[in-house]
Formats: sequence, structure tokens, C-alpha cells
Amino acid sequence: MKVSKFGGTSVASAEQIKKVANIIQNDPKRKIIVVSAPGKRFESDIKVTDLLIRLAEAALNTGEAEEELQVVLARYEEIAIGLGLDNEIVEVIEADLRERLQLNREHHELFLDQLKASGEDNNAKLIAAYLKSIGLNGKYVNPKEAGLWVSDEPGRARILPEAYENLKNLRAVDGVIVFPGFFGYSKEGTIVTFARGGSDITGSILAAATHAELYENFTDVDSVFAANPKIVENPAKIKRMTYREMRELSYAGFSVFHDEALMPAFRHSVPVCIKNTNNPSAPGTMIIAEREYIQNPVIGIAADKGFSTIYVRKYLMNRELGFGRRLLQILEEEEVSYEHMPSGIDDTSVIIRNHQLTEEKEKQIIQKIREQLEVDDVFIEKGFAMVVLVGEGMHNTLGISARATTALTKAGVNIEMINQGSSEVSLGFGIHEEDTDKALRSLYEEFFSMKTIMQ
Ligand SMILES: Nc1ncnc2c1ncn2[C@@H]1O[C@H](COP(=O)(O)OP(=O)(O)O)[C@@H](O)[C@H]1O
Ligand SMILES: N[C@@H](CC(=O)OP(=O)(O)O)C(=O)O
Repeated sequence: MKVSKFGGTSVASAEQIKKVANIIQNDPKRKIIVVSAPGKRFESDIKVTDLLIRLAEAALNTGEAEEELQVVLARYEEIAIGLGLDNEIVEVIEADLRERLQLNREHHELFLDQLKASGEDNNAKLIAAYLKSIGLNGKYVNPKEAGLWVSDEPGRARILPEAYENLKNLRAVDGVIVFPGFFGYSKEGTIVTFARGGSDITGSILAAATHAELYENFTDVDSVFAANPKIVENPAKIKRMTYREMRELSYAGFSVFHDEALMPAFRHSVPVCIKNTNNPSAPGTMIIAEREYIQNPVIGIAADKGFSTIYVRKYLMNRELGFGRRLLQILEEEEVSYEHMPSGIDDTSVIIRNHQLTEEKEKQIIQKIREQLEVDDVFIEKGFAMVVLVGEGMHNTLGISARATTALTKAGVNIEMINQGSSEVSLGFGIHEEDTDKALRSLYEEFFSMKTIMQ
């Protein structure tokens, strides 16, 4: 039995959904189908999840959101007409959205999650209806009835371990299960969504719980590439990689698969295959526990913008017991998590993602560090990017960092920070944001020129 997840681009239009149905028909082992909300049909298009966020915000800010609601409904209506479905399904979706808009708005984040989750929920209903209409026994299953329980953290839910036992029962359902991705229910019965891009997580959880032989993740590219294809021209295809490599690369910027989606599949030894809905016969990328890495110590290079550095300097910092703990405690109090913390004798930098900071938080952090730690200097600098080399074979191969720094220097990229992950499968460089593409291209050239297919 396989679990197959179809991402936003795979279910963005009637034409795409017909391809999905073909893929399901071609392999009877595809028993559980996880779907996203309709995504982008073309580059400048807007994902339904983003339309739903606009809808929720309009309702919260002005109390009036009819126009925004109609834009969302138009997307579903167009799909339903293209699939030859009657208007009943659109009426079901409209009633559902109107009901959600009546929910309690006091807790903004929870209200937002109810609307965000409707994108996948209603698309799952629509796709199940279509599968039925073409003679496939499509069955919409709601995460509540399946027992997909998650933590009560709006917009960043985590699976509760006991949910796996409930979800195991999905194996016994006959027909093709169509399951909405991206959200679960708290023990109190409230909808809570995973982080953005989180339908991948749902798929992985279901594959793990049902002991699927394979978790297929269908998207719009033939494979995972060694670098972002939007920045590097014609990058090498990755045939096989390990869970750990994919997790590192996803976290560092490979948006093709969510980093939190690796762990459930890994823990239950379910291999993952990234495949293309528009070219399903292409073999895709297999994500497995181990790979041969003698030939290719580096498997991929990711880059991501949007980092800040909190720079702290204090003479004899190295001798002050508990300095690091107290510094991180200040961040904890402000609910800010950190990425890296490279340190010298008298100074340290804490690298964090910008989206965690607000003007108010920045002020608080600086003030607390200055007063509580009595430092000589502290400031926050924005506009950093991280470019990260990943590969299981890196720790066994001499000279990777020398080659990387030489390539970056030749390209005129100033290295602000170097971070060798303690797992030794990654090596990261902090650089200025404006150098990101240049840095990625120069590292790609250094480690991948002359190669077309990875092992
Ligand atoms: N290294 C990479 N390999 C493959 N795709 C990548 C990579 N980095 C970024 N991407 C982008 O990820 C996109 C697919 O992810 P996403 O848009 O989330 O798809 P989906 O709609 O299927 O969820 C691709 O179209 C590609 O532009
Ligand atoms: N629709 C949600 C969840 C998701 O996984 O979407 P996609 O498959 O389009 O990345 C989002 O946009 O965040």
C-alpha cells in the first residue's frame, strides 16, 4: 500500500486533477491520497491558502469579507465545472466557508487556522466527488474522524504520538481515501494547522501510521535537484539521498519538501519518493536511510535569505560562567529560537530568522542583554543569508571547506560566518543577502560542474 500526496501545483486546476486521477488509476496500491489546497496555476497566480488568509484577515479587520469569499469560491467553481461536477459540491464548499466565518474571532490565530485549513478540506471533498464521478471509489476522510490529533499550537502544530494508533485504522477502509493535508485537531476538538507547506507532513504521518511501503510526494518537478532550479540553470538531478540530507536541505531552503515531513517516515522506515505529476513516468528522487557517497560527498546546496545577527561583545566573556545560558534565556523569554551561535573569546553572534522579530522584541532583547549581561556592545544586524552545503560524505572528505571558501572568494562573496554542523553533514556560510544567488552559483560550479546525474 502506498500513500501519495499531491501538492498545490498538482491540484491547482481541473486539468491537473485529471492527471492526479490517472496516476491513482495506474497503480491500485495508491490507497491513501493526501491533497493540498489548489496552488498556483502560473507564476503570478495566488495559492488558495493565501486567498484564505486574505479572507480571514478582511473578516478580522473590517468584519466584511464578501469580496474575498467570492474570489475563493470562484477557484473551486472553475475546478468543479472543468471536472464536469454539478453545482452541489460548490454549494457544500460555500456553506462550509460561511459557517467558518461565523466562528469565534476572539482568538485571531485559531480563527485564521480554521479558514486556512478549509483550503485542503474542501479540495479533498471536491476531489473525492470527482473520483466517484469517474467510477473510482473515492472517500473523503476528515482528520477528526481519523484521529489526527495535534498539539494546540496554531500555525505550527505537531503530531501527538497517540494519533498514530488511531490513524493505523485507515488501512481497513476500502476505496481510495482522499485525506486533506495541512491540519489536524487538538484534543479539545479545534482545528490547528501545521506550518506552511505542511501537507507534506500529513502525508508522511499517514504513511508512517499505516506502515505504507512507500510515501510518494507528487509535485511539479522531475526530481529534487542539487540546487534550486530557479537560480541555477539545469542543475543535477538527485536520484537517491538520505532522510538526513533531505531534512538539512529542506530546512536550509529546498522548498520542494517540508523539513518536518522527514521524521515520521524515517522513524517508521518508510521510503519517500518525490515525483512529478506532469511526468509521472520519470523515476523521481528516492529518500532512504543510507546511500553510497564515495563519489559525491556533497549532494546539494541550499540557500535561504531572511536572517539577522545579534552581535554581543564583552571582554572575558569566555571566563564568565553561564553567560551563554543567560543570553539564550533572554531569547527564550521573548519566544525567539535561534539557528546558530558562533563564538569567539570576547564575542558571540546569535543567528535568527527575521520573521521572529518585531520592532518591540528587538528593543526588549537589546535592553535585556545590555542590562542583565552588562555587555560592552550589542546590536542587531539584518540582511543576512545562509548558504549550506549538505552531504553524508562530507565528514570523510578533506578540503571541502577550503574548496567552498575559495569558490566564494573568487566570486567576490564576503563570508561573514562559517558554521560546521556538529552532525558533519552540513557546512553553512553566513553571507550578505545581495550575494545569495552569486554564492549559490559559484558553489554549484565548484562541486557539480561536469556532472549530470547524482548517485
Ligand atoms: N532543489 C530543488 N529541487 C527541486 N525543486 C526545488 C528545489 N528548490 C526549490 N524548488 C522548487 O520547489 C517547487 C516545488 O515545491 P512546491 O511549490 O511546494 O510544490 P507543491 O505545489 O507540489 O507543494 C519546484 O517547482 C521548485 O521551483
Ligand atoms: N496549502 C498549504 C499547505 C501545503 O502543503 O501546500 P503546498 O502543497 O502547495 O506546498 C500552504 O500553502 O502552505
